[in-house]
Amino acid sequence: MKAIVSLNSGSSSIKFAFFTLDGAGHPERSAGGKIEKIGIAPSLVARRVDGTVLVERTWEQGADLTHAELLKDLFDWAIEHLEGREVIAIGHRVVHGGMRFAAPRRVDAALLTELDALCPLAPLHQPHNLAAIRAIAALAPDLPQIACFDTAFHHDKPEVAARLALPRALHEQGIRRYGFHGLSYEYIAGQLRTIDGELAGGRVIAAHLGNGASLCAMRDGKSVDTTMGFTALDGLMMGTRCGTLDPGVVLHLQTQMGLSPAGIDDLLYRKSGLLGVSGISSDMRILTADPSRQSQEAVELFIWRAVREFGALTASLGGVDGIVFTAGIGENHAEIRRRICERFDWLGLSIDDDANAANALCISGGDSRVKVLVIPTDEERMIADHTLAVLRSGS
Ligand SMILES: Nc1ncnc2c1ncn2[C@@H]1O[C@H](COP(=O)(O)OP(=O)(O)O)[C@@H](O)[C@H]1O
Ligand SMILES: CC(=O)OP(=O)(O)O
Ligand SMILES: [Mg+2]
Repeated sequence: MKAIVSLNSGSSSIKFAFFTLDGAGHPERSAGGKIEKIGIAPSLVARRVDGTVLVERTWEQGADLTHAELLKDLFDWAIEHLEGREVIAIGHRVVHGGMRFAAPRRVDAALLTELDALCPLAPLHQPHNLAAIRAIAALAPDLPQIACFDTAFHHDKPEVAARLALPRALHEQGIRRYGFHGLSYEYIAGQLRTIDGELAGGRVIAAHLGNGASLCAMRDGKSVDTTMGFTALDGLMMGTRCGTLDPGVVLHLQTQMGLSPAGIDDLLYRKSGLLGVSGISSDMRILTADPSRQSQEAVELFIWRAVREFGALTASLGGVDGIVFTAGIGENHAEIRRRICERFDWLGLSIDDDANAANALCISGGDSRVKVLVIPTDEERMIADHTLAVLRSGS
């Protein structure tokens, strides 16, 4: 039986899923899991689709292990687990595709070199995405690897949503708003078409609220605006990222406070957001459970910023018919959804508290003028679908 592996390598985690091709050639998920806390105390859990645990392990070397070393162990385990199945390709989430890559494509040396150049624009993700591709190429040089770009879904958004108010030449050089979480939004758009075709054809704001967080305004299932821009720093407040920031702050940090470019990069990507404001954690569950003033201020700021951006995208769309919550916070954190939605009663939006507490598919109240849905995202499934499509196209 043939199989495809999807890999989603992040700054501190590697998510993966195995898909086997059924009789009709459709990829069916057989198992999935993640290695998390890379660089601190890595641990691996993988489960079959029925939820039973396939493997659970930690590593004695702990914090010293690199992504590449962990991938090698994952690869060894996967070969055992997939015994009897022929892995025909590995698909990867690659966060930044830049100006040129608007569709998934097979990786070769020239593509890797071009993608290397985008690492400074996605320092938490791109280096790890590419390291995973290289680690696997070293282990299995003939195995096709397919890069699936997080920016691709937003590629055809209107020009006005792509332009920064900077001199024109910079736009031509690629300094423009790209948008991210595209694999997640593409999956949500597809799910919405089967769940509620009429809403899918309308004005929808999808909220990917995880460790990285963004909103996407969709009209008829296509991205027309999004909160992330040139990099995945823009827009909402995130776990450790600042979101939208007066560029004057960056100038001040550099010229008045003497921070180096690397120091500013570290501050904005790794030490800000929920972690920076609370001083306690980047994890929303921990903060909402902690009554300290710092934690509560961080949560309130996250909500206030999300509400502002929801308002902006509502205006961008000329109104909103539906909202979809997804990702770690969006799928699971009822309190955050409720506190965001409460601020939209002026839009005629209401939620059903019981449905919200149960993370139900539809959480809007019966009289709500805006439908509110909770749809679990599946970036790995999207990667598998794209990977198969690229293989079949022979490109
Ligand atoms: N069951 C849960 N209940 C509430 N919040 C959750 C739950 N699971 C995850 N989260 C929150 O989701 C965030 C991580 O989101 P996730 O999408 O897993 O991140 P990543 O971008 O790393 O994939 C954290 O803030 C975490 O607290
Ligand atoms: C683009 C981005 O922020 O991704 P993640 O949510 O995986 O950090
Ligand atoms: Mg994520």
